[in-house]
Amino acid sequence: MIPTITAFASSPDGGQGQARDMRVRWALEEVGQPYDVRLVSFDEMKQPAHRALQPFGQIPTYEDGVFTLFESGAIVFHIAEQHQGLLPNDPAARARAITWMFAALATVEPPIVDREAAEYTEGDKPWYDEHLATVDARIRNRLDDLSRRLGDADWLDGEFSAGDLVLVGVLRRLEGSELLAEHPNLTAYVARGKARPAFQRAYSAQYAVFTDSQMA
Ligand SMILES: N[C@@H](CCC(=O)N[C@@H](CSCc1ccc([N+](=O)[O-])cc1)C(=O)NCC(=O)O)C(=O)O
Repeated sequence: MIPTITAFASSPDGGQGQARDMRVRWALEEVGQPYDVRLVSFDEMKQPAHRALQPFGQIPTYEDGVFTLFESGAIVFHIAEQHQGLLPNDPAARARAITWMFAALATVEPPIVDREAAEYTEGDKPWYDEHLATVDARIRNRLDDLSRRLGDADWLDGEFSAGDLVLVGVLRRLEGSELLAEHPNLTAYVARGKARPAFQRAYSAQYAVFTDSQMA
C-alpha cells in the first residue's frame, strides 16, 4: 500500500519547504517509494481525527495500512529501515548514521527552533535582543563543533545517510543567516544535500502545494 503523509494545506513559509513534511518527502524520494499526501488545515490538525494520529496536533504523519507514525525523525527512520539507500548495512556504520539523526534532532535543532520561536513570538519583549544574543551563541557553539567535525568531507560519515538528510533539513532553517554563512563547509554541505535529485523532487512536490493554494 502506498504510504500517505500529511502536510500543511497552506504552508506558512510560502513554499520554502521548511515544514517537516519535507524531510519525509525527501526520504521517500531517496528510496524511490511513491507516496500520497493528505493536506490538512491548521484547524483540521487540532481536531480529534488528526490528533488520533499526531497527539500534538501537528504534521507530518505517516500511514501505510500497517504503520501509523508521527514525529518526522521517526518516520524517516522507519522509511530507512524498510528500504535500502538511507542507512548502511554494516552494523557499526548504521549505528553511527542513526546517531547523527539523533544528534541533528536533539543537539543541533533545539537552539535553532528556540531562535525561530523567539523571532515569531517574542519580538515585542524588552529582553528580546538579549535573549536572541544568548540563543545565537548556543547555535554558534553547535555549528562551530559541527563544522570542525565535518571538515571538508561530503557527508558526515562516508556515504550519504538519513543522518545527513535530517541534519541538512535542520541546517536549512538557518539558510540566509550569517550563522550558517560563517561556516563555508556547512553552507556547501546544505547545498550538496539540496542538489540531490531526490531533494529536488521532494521540494518541487511541496512547492506545487503552495502554488496550487495560491491559485485556489
Ligand atoms: N517534532 C515534530 C514537530 C512537528 C512540527 O513542528 N510540525 C509543525 C510544522 S513543521 C514546523 C514548521 C512550521 C512552519 C514553518 N514555516 O517556515 O512556516 C517551518 C517549520 C506543525 O504542524 N505546526 C503546526 C502547529 O504546531 O500548530 C516532528 O518533527 O514531526
